[in-house]
This record gives sequence, structure tokens and C-alpha cells, in this order.
Amino acid sequence: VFLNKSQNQKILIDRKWIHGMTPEVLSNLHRLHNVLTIKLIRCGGTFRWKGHWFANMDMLITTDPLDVHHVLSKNFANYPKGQKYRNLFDIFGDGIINIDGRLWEIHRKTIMSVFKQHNFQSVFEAIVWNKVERGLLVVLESTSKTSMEIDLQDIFQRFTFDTICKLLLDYDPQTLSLDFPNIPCEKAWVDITEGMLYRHLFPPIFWKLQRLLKMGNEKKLSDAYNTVDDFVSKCLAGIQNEPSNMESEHVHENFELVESLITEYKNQSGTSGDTKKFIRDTIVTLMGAGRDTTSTTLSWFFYLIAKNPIVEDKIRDEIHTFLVVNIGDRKWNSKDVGKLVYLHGALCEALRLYPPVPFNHKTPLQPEILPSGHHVSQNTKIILYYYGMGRMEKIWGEDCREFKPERWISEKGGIKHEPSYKFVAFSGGPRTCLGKDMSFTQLKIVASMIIYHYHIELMEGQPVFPSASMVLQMKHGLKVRLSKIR
Ligand code: HEM
Repeated sequence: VFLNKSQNQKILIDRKWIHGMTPEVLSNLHRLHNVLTIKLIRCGGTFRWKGHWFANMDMLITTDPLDVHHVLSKNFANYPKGQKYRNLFDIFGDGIINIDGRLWEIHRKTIMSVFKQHNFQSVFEAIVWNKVERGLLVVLESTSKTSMEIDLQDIFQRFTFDTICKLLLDYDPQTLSLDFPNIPCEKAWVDITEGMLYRHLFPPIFWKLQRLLKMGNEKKLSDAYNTVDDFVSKCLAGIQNEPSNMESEHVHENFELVESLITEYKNQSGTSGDTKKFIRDTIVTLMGAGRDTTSTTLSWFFYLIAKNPIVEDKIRDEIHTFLVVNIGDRKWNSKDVGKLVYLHGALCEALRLYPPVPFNHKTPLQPEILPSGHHVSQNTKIILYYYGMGRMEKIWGEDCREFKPERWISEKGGIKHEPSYKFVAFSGGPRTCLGKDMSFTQLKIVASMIIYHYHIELMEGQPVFPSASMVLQMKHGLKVRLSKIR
């Protein structure tokens, strides 16, 4: 989990990382999480990062659960997202992730109300099962027959892209198929999440100039934005044609997500005007929020499973006891899979050690002193460092770096609840993730089906570490070979 503490690293941590962005630091960006975590452990869980004077950077990086609780919940009103946040995440426009106040309340109520509709949940589950059976298992079956090396992260990215597009836009681009087609919008999200991290690391004047000159990171970002916008607007206009063989055998119910969003938005906001912008921003936001987070969780989960064969066996035993023996020949459904407690614990462990959103940042409206004793002002960027929190002994105990699903099982054999300021993968407080339940449904269906049918072997010698991105993707993917069990 950690780098060894060589002399070189010590210099890197103490001088370069803390004082600014040098070329050496930039070329080591992929080590960001290890370096920051080591520093945080040494500093007792929080430290201040003062950048170069021109960067006007005053960052407080914290893993203190009391700080997290304070910022996300207790003093929520003092920590709106604000204009600077919107500038960084401009791709999402006025989507829920970017907005504050009354507009945010309207968006949140609108989305919550749509997600709670019975039809929505059953259609979502049907889309996921359909993609597992007609996409994922078909690809895995074919590659396992020839013992072919595959990039599991790429497969999960395609899987979640197809399912989120079908759910949001009623269009399945079928990026997960045997010929692994190149669909620009699917890969554009990787450029977006990486490009946004760069924006966080440089002073706005720097990246705004790059944007004006259409060069470097900003050129890549703007191309990716155009690709996503083009894709979404064509889908919304009904221009994309769905290949005819994808008519799902599962999706019987009639549910139009865009229609439902418009109806709910009009109810909540009391307006009857143009909803075009609301729909564009909401669809792009939900695509961004739901796609890479879920595929990243699956990638780290299977990495950890491949490294921990005892856990793999226990999950397979649980599947056998609860599903195969109890259910017999009937096809499993989402409720059945939802009963797998040990699998749930293993997924929570993956999310604890590798939270797909590794940090969140906030700036106070009014200066104040955080529970950890640090003074913060309107110039302070508070980084709530979720990745580091999973590796703090103070929070999770001495075995915090171990992958132990048992941590999540209560004495009675149920799921142990941890407060959201400790288990932070889905954030917490009034802005807690709206897709948590959906994600667990999807994660459990995919994980149980793969583990039931296949054993996964990691390709030796491959470097597996997070990329420098807003989402904790693996920089070089996850190369594996599958062998069929049943
Ligand atoms: C494993 C999967 C997921 C993880 C780890 C995750 C994590 C998070 C986190 C950390 C936030 C807070 C972001 C912030 O405040 O800036 C968030 C917000 C949000 N998530 Fe998720 N998410 C996941 C899946 C999903 C899915 C599948 C959807 C829906 C398609 C979704 C919808 C949202 C929305 C709408 C918000 C904004 C809530 C608000 O600002 O009020 N998420 N998520």
C-alpha cells in the first residue's frame, strides 16, 4: 500500500510536494496518494500545504472524522460549493453536483423522487441483469476459452457506460461487445476526470490561460467536453440508432427517465418553461457521477479479491449456500443477491481502501476553527481526504491496511453500520451520494456473477496503482486471465 521511505521520497515529500508544483512533482503525480498518506500519518492526520506565493494556495488536508462531520453536516451552511467549484467542474453546468441553495434543493428533490419510483428501480435492475447476461458474461466466456489476457478495468468501464446510457438516454451504445468498439464518448470521461485533477493542482490563472490558448490539458479537456456533449445531444434528439439485437428481454416496463425528470422538475420548481438546459446538465452530471465511480469500485474489488484467495473462497461459499442451495434452478434476482452479507462487507472494504472519489474540497464562507484545531478562512481550501482516511490507524485500527470483510459483519451476522464521516466513500450530510443503493445493487450483481462463474488471476509484474485523476482509476488498467469454474 505504501512506498518505502527512501531518501528520495523524503525529499520529494518534504520539499517539493509541500511547496509547490515542480516538473519532478508533476512527473510523479501518480504517487500523489501514497505520498500524501505517508505525510498525513506522520503529521497525526492533518497538515497545511502552502503553495508558491503566486499560486495563492492555502490548503488544509484533513483525515479527521470530526472535521469531516463538521464540514459535511454540522456546519453545512458554511460550506457551499461556490463559484470556484463550478469553474473547475464546468462540464456539469448547473447540474446538482455544482449548485447551491434553492436550485440545489430543487434538483435534489427532483432526482430523489425519480430514483424512488418503483418503475425506475425495476428498470435499472433489468438493465443491469441484461448487460451482465448479454454483454459481460458473453465477453468473459469468449476470452476465458482462449485464456486471453484482458483488461478488467476496461471491461467494467464499458459495462457501466452501457448501463448508464441505457438508463439515462434509453440508448445502449454496446461498447461491451466482443469486438471492443472504440466509442469516443466512453473514453472521453477518462480525459475529463484526469484533466480536472490538473485544474485542482494549478492556480486558476494558469489553466484559464491554457484554456484561452486552447493548449495542453485544457485542449484535451475541451475536446472531451465536445465529444460528451455531442453524444448526449444526439441521444436526446433521438438521432442515435440502437442496434436491433439489443432489445432487452428483461426491460418490460415502460419508463422514460427524461420524461420523469421533466415532470418532477416542473413539480418541484413550479416552472413550466424550457427544461432543455436542466436535462442536459442533469444527464451529463448523472453520467459523470455514476459511471467511473462504479467501474473503479469493481476494478479495485477484483484486484483485492485476486490478492486474497481466502476471501474469494468465502464469497463463493456464501453464494453457494444462499443462492445455489436455497434458490435452486430459479434465476437469481437483485433481492437474492442483496442478501449476500459477506460480499457486501468485501465491497465496503474495497470502497474503504480505494474510495473512487478520493477527496472532496470545501472553502468556508465565514472563517472558523475546525474540531482538529485548525483555523480556516475564505482563502483556505479544505481537502477532506477520503483516501487517507481508510489508512488511518486512529480510525480503523492497527489492521487498517488489511482487506478484511469481517470488519463489516456484526456479531449477529448482519451488516455493521459505520457513520458516513468514518466510511466516507459516498460522502455524507445533506449532499450525500444519491446513487449509493443503486451502486450496491449493480456491484453485487456483477461481483456475484463473476465470482460464481470464474476464478481471476492477476497477470504478474504489472504495475497497479491509481492514476492522477479525480476518480481513483488504475493508471495501467487491471490485466487478468480468467478460468471458468462453472
Ligand atoms: C460506487 C459508486 C459511487 C460512489 C463511490 C459515489 C460517491 C459519491 C460522492 C463522494 C459524492 C459527493 C460528491 C461531492 O459532494 O462533490 C457523490 C454525490 C453524488 N452521487 Fe454518487 N457515487 C457513486 C455512484 C453514484 C451513482 C450510480 C449515481 C447515480 C447515477 C450517483 C449520483 C450522485 C449524485 C446525484 C450526487 C450529488 C449529490 C448532491 O450534491 O446533492 N452516484 N457520490
